Amino acid sequence: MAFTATILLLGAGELGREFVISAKRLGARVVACDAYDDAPAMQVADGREVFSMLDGAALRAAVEKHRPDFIVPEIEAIRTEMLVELEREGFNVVPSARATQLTMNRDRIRDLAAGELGLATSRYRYAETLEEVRAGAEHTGFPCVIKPVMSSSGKGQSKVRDAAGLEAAWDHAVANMRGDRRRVIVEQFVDFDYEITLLTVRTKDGVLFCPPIGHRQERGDYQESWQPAAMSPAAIAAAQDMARKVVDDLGGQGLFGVEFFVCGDEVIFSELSPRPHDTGMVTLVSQNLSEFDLHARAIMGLPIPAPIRARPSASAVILADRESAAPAYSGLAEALAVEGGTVDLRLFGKPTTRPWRRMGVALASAGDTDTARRIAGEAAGRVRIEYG
Ligand SMILES: Nc1ncnc2c1ncn2[C@@H]1O[C@H](COP(=O)(O)OP(=O)(O)OP(=O)(O)O)[C@@H](O)[C@H]1O
Ligand SMILES: NCC(=O)N[C@@H]1O[C@H](COP(=O)([O-])[O-])[C@@H](O)[C@H]1O
Ligand SMILES: [Mg+2]
Repeated sequence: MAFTATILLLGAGELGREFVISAKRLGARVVACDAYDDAPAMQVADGREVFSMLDGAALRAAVEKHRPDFIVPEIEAIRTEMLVELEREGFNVVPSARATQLTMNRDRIRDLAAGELGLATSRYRYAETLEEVRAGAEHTGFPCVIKPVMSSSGKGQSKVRDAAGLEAAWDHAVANMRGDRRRVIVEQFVDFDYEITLLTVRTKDGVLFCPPIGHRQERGDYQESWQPAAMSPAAIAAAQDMARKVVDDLGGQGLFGVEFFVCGDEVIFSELSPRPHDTGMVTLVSQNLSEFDLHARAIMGLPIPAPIRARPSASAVILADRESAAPAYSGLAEALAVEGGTVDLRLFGKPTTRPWRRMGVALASAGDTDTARRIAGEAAGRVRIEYG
């Protein structure tokens, strides 16, 4: 059978799973890779490879075996030096090997955004010892947020109220950092009114924006998101301007999730993902083309009709609370019976659970985002994980 493209997906979680579905609808063949078997995206892909993507040799072997038209990173923890090498040899890394390298390291993307591009960010310092953490906190003031430079979904992150809390925060960051760099960023805590993800699509013809997505985070991890987020025209324009600057600098084609904190009309850049964003799962019901469809189209150079619109919708996460193998689910009928709008579910099919692991999301569309948030939250709460 002839395929429109072969895609090697590096990371096979819930975001990858939806991307596989979008890409396959456009005729692509997708091979999903992750460090464990039966990952969510593998269950719907054409092929799978199980290896650690931090292992450069294994990564190269998978690329040489499948000779993909597109290498599509789905997680941050990848041996990105190998992606740079493969790109030099002519492979197409989405959106670009440089984008994956810079965004995997908080210090590198911060240096680019705040330093070279002059975007507004929180005050920050990097630190490699407890002494440097103390000096960093003196620069930022309290409260501050301490995060490993390499981590995602809030891992190793803490908010520190006073000097007495710095040592515990440093220890927590070191214990939960990914990779081998004992380095953290100490950031001024921004007491924002709200925070958003601005999904930004870089196509061969230019840059497009989705309506802003509001979200609420706990422990540095997303709990619920909604779209469109109410935002002043001045704040939207400022966010779009900053997002355009970063994605144009990073280059390539694809969808990016650009995160901002908003205080009145003041917009502060936080970080970005050069790939679909977890808070963007709401677009599965809010937009006619989801963030996964948009990523697939942008990568494959296919047209995207503008403007991209969203009907009021929300997502709410379904989290595990303990370790277990072979989880099962109940309460689906009750969840889908929540009234006030249209409710849907995505259960990711992850083979095991652990405390706080995201196992699914409830999605809802309604007359307004407040109602959508309420019913998505109610539906998520009705799904029960059976730990066996
Ligand atoms: N300086 C800050 N001031 C206030 N809140 C912050 C700050 N930094 C992070 N947060 C909160 O923690 C959340 C997670 O932070 P951040 O996005 O930097 O972490 P992450 O681990 O990269 O998460 P993800 O991979 O899910 O995007 C933010 O969305 C925000 O709610
Ligand atoms: N904030 C990044 C994010 O949401 N990434 C998503 O979570 C998966 C890992 O989940 P797991 O830790 O449960 O395996 C990733 O593969 C990706 O889909
Ligand atoms: Mg983030």
